[in-house]
Amino acid sequence: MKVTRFTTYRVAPRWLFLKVETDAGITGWGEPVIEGRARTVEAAVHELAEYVVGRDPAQINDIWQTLYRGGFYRGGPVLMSAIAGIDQALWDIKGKALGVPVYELLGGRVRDRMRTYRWVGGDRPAELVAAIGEQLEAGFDTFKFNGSEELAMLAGPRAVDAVVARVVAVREAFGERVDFGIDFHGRVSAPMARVLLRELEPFRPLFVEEPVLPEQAEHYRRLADSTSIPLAAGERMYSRFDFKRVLAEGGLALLQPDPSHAGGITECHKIAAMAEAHDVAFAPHCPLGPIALAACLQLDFVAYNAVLQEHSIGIHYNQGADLLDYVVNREDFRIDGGCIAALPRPGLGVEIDEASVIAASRDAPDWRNPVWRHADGSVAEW
Ligand SMILES: O=C(O)C(=O)C[C@@H](O)[C@H](O)CO
Ligand SMILES: [Mg+2]
Repeated sequence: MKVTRFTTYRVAPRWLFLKVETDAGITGWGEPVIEGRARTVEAAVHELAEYVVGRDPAQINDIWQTLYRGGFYRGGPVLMSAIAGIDQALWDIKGKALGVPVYELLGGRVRDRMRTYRWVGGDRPAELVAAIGEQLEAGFDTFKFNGSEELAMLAGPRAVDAVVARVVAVREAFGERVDFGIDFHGRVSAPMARVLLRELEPFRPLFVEEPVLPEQAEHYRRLADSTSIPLAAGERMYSRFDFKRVLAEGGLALLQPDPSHAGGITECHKIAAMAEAHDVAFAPHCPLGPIALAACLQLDFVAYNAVLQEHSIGIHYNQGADLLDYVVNREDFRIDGGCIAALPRPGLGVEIDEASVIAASRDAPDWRNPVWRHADGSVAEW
């Protein structure tokens, strides 16, 4: 079998789909994207196509190593997201050619179902109690929300109290009936993270995510030593080599690589094993589309230390399309009691409605994350 063609589709809300065709008529799909830089990753995917078209798609490991090591400059969000989507599509092809889901190719399932969580509250966390109340009715009990709006490097008690008050309101409304992660989203400086972690400890969040910016990763250990709240990070790390440093340093309780940013299934499968060796949990980041989620789920069912799967149903970014809008086998993504079963179909387990993708690609928005500013006019971390 040989790879014959790469086709990319930018679609609402902010996703990039890659279709890889072969001379055997088997097609694989991937989701190579950096949110806000879809066109950049699209260009990288088509540059990397030169190394893949004409190759046997079954040679996933050698193609991955060629894509990674074939360029003198490597790593980082754009190239590793491009490699990720290509890798996902190659696994999709391999599974379809052999008639099995990818998790079977990786040794079979270690669990029957995977716990998931969903976003509430939006960019500037608001209406958390109402949003959680609605979702609790719908059978969800695990959530994530942003901890704060923009936050100054040195924020006083009023700003700290505003963060705590939202969490108090959730606990007062639902007690321990709900679990939640709090995403600091890189908006919090290291000194303020230490203050907030102390103030939030009594409310026992499941984890605090990106307690500081990934550029400040050396603080993870110090912050972990100051709190009992499990710390999580990983969406802005892009390979084993990024993750090996934070694992060696310690401090993270959960690694959250995104299989659409960190080199795909091939790379994230290795990262999950590295995490397990350090008694660190694996919780793939996935605010993206159905192909990205399908890739995550293939990993969740083979990684012993997989604990939580993010999905983007109803996420505040999904304006113009939601998670399953381009999916034929929507029933396979059913979430019962907050958990999802292994996707039964061969390959990644997602059947894409290409006609709807082509239609949506005709007027795809160029999504950009907001650029926030502090009261003094300086740029704020979003
Ligand atoms: O899902 C998460 O944990 C996030 O922090 C959302 C962020 O990744 C946005 O997708 C960036 O555009
Ligand atoms: Mg996050």
